[in-house]
Amino acid sequence: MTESQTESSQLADCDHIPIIDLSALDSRNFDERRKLAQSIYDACTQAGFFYIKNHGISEDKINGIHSSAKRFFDLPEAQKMKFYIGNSSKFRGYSPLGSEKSTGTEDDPIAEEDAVGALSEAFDIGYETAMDPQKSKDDPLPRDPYGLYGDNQWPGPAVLPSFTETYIEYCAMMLGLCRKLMRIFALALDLPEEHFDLMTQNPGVTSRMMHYPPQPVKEEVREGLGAHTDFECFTILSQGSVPGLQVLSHSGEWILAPPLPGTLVVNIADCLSIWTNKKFKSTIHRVTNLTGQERYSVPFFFGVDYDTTVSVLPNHISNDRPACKEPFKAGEWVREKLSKAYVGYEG
Ligand SMILES: O=C(O)CCC(=O)C(=O)O
Ligand SMILES: [Fe+2]
Repeated sequence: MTESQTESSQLADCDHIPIIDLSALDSRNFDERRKLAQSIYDACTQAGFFYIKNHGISEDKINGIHSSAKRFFDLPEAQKMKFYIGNSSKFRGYSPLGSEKSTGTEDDPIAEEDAVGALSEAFDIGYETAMDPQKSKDDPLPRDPYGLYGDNQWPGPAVLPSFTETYIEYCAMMLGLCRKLMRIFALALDLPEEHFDLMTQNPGVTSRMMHYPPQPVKEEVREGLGAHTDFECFTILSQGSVPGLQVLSHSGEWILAPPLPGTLVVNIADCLSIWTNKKFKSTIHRVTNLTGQERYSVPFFFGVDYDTTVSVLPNHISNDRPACKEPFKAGEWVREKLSKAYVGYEG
């Protein structure tokens, strides 16, 4: 993939991924929050990716979600297929090994007949009020013309005791962290910190557990996940201890983003990039597991309420830089992207 084919807002403008200390995220001192926002602004406009440390999620909880992922993928295939994603009209559930095919990126699409099944299996869930610290679990979900909220296919306690509780608890912690990050992004964009608060009441959140087995044939490398950008506002990724994630740079090099102890990885996704008229990069990335070990990861994708209109911020529009896109509904965008991501299955 070369730069001439690919928009520069999808390519990292650096040769490494910065590490950002989030200690000031809860600071009462505005200047400290402002300073943090500035370093986040730099990372979002250069790499579109950054590691976070001192993020407040304990090592214990992170290890817990990774062992839950391993327990799920260790189930017999027939058992996992009871939660098959094809049973869901909302892209929730289990995708077996090789069933997800890369469609490439907008600027560099891969034809359906050329797409190769990825060397990974996944279990996907979406937002429900039980995972939202601001809601009680019986609160109703909002009106949803996009058909995306709810209907997770949880394996019950007879199949995997405590799995659902562990994943819901993990999502609750992530949701809290994401709402705080959204405030820092607002500050980074010279907006009031609470700018996005009313747009994240029932946020368009999805998460997935991923399993990337080792390469079955040494000489023949298969991608675990093809080159793509994420669709929502941003992603927080817990990638365990086995490397595999790569980020595409301007020079056409794939920058490695290996796991660093005590950190999570954040990357900007399409909606926030569009909001900023592509000033924030929604950077292309992929996964290839060359380690000979089993790799597990748990991305958490954070978006605004599906009914939110995403519209380029006026202070990012100028004569030289007209709006990159007409306003659109977040749910419409996410549904369209998801239905392309799962070739042969449109939800
Ligand atoms: O597994 C990883 O490291 C990244 C996964 C990812 O990019 C995705 O699921 O969108
Ligand atoms: Fe991704």
